[in-house]
Amino acid sequence: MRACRHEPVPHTPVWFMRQAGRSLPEYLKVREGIPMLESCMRPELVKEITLQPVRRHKVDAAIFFSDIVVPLKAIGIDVDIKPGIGPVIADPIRTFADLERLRPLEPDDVPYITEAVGLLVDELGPTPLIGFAGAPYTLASYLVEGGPSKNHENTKAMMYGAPDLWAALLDRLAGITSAFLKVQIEAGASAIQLFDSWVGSLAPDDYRRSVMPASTKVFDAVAGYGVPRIHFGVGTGELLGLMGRAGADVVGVDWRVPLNVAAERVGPGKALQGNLDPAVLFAPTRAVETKAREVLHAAQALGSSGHIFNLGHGVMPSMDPDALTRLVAFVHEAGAR
Ligand SMILES: Cc1c2[nH]c(c1CCC(=O)O)Cc1[nH]c(c(CCC(=O)O)c1C)Cc1[nH]c(c(CCC(=O)O)c1C)Cc1[nH]c(c(C)c1CCC(=O)O)C2
Repeated sequence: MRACRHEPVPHTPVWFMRQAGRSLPEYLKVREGIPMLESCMRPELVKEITLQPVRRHKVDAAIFFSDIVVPLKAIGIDVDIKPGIGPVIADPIRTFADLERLRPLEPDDVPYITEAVGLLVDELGPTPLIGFAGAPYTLASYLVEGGPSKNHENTKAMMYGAPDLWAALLDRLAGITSAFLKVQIEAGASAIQLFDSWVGSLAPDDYRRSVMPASTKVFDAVAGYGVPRIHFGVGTGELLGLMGRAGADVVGVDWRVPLNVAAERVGPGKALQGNLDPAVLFAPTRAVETKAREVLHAAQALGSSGHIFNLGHGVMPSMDPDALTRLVAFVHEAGAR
C-alpha cells in the first residue's frame, strides 16, 4: 500500500495477476468438479483459493479470487465460463431493448462476495487484499461479442455506428462495476484493480471519446474511500497517460513499454505496476533474474518508491509455480532499499 502511495518501502513489493488458479496443483485439487462461476460463490473456497498463492509464493498482496463476469451473472445475465475458452454470453447485448437486462447491482445480489472478503481480511492480517472488477470496455466486449474475441468487431461496430447505444451500455456497466467494487471495499479490500484487459485494441482518440468517460465514472465512484486504485490493460502503451488521467493512482504496464518510458507517459504523482513479460518465466532462472533486474532498474525512474512489481499480464496455467516463488524472493532481495 505504501508503494501505491509513493511512500518509502523496505523492498519493492510484488504480486502476480492471476496468481491464484490453474498454475497451482492445490488449486486444481480444490476446484475438482466445481464449475468456475460456482466456485466464486462459495466463500470458504474463495478464501482458500485466494490464500494459496500467498502461502506458497510469499507475495506481498492477495488478489480476490473471482471473475470479471461475476457481477453480470449476479444481475441475471446468462453467462458461463467455459474451460479453455472464457466467458460465453448466451444472448449478446446488441440493442437498446437488450440494455434493460443490465439492471443495477445491489449489495444483496452478491452476499457471497461480502462474506468471502470478510473471511479473507480476517485471515490475511497485514497482507493487503486487492479487490477487482472488469472495466466497462472489456465487459462490453464480452457482452456484445457473446464471448472472447480477437478483433472485437461487433463491439467496435456498435461504438462507431451506434454511439448513443454504446454510451448507454458503458454507462450501465460503469454503474454495475462501481457497485461491485464498493461491495469489496466496504467488506475490507485494501486496494482495487480495474482490469481493462482488451482496451489496448483502441486508438487514443477513440479511447478518450468513447471509453474514458465510463472508466472515469468508476474511479470517481470509489475515490471517496481513499483506497489505491490500480488500472491495467494489455497493449496499452499508447493509452497509459489517458488511463492514468481516468483516475488511477497506479497504472499497470504490460511488457511492451519499459517502466522509465511508461513513467514519462503517465506523468508525476502516479505509481506504476509491472511489467515482466510472463513468457520470461519459461526461461532458465538466470534469464528470469536478468530480465527482472531490468524491470527494477527501469523503475528507478520513479524514485525510491512507487513501483509494484508484477508480470505484464497474468500467470499462465502452464507456468512452473516454483519459478514464481523464486522470482518473488529475487525481487525482495534485488529490490531491497
Ligand atoms: C479478461 C478477464 C477474465 N477474467 C479476468 C480478466 C481480467 C484479467 C486478464 O486480463 O487476464 C479477471 C480474473 N479472473 C480470475 C481472477 C482471479 C484472481 C487472480 O488474478 O489470481 C481474475 C483477476 C480467475 C479466473 N478466471 C478464469 C479462470 C480459469 C477457469 C478455471 O480455473 O476453471 C480463473 C482461475 C476464467 C476466465 N475468465 C476470463 C478469461 C479470459 C478466462 C480464461 C478462460 C480459460 O482459459 O479457461 C475473463
